[in-house]
Amino acid sequence: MSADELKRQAAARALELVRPGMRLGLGTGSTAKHFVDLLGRRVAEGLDVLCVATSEATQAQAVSLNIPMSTLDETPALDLTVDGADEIDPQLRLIKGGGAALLREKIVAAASARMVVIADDGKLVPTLGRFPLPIEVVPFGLEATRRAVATAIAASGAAGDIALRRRPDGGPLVTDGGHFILDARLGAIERPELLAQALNMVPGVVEHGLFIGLASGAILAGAGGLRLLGRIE
Ligand SMILES: O=C(CO)[C@H](O)[C@H](O)COP(=O)(O)O
Repeated sequence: MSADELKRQAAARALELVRPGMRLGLGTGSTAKHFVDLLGRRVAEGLDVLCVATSEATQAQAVSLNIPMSTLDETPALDLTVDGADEIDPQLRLIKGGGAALLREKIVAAASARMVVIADDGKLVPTLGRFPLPIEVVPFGLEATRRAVATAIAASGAAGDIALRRRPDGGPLVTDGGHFILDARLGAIERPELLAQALNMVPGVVEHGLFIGLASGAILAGAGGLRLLGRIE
């Protein structure tokens, strides 16, 4: 089975968690896209839900499927968010932001009673950090912020290169919030909580891709079937 088919299987299992009347957070990325697609089919059959998107891309997809959409200003408390992840460890700590949507993804997850992650099981790792950690920063003072981020990373005991994420045409990638992304190639993050705290203290850092204490469960699809971590129902 292809990675894409595995992602769709995980998305289909997450759809079983959706009940009529729920307020849902819709994640971003290729796995979340499957969930939104499957949700759109249920909505077309009459399912009543109200959703908040974590990116302009997901908003556009959901609107194209006639999924009723809201905002966190109108609907500040959500029942369930379903989103993908770049890495998941056994304690349900995540790296997110490969799709550059980490800021809205974290705000939406924090506004949700539950966040369930959907992914292929290749995303499950014993230690976070093989995937470069995305760090969203304001464009002003970029080099000073990059240096302060390097200092924060070193203080947490990690180390590695920090690169500005670029678009295919070479310009800096700009997030939905108008910010830049620094990708920190750390290899292994032995103390994610410490690193998260250190990054939170850096002026110019808007948010980082360490999601700690946000995911309540994960649905991981692999060749051997579905594997559930944490609380799913
Ligand atoms: O964090 C994200 C976007 O910011 C995505 O959830 C993450 O990159 C996983 O994407 P995919 O499902 O395409 O592998």
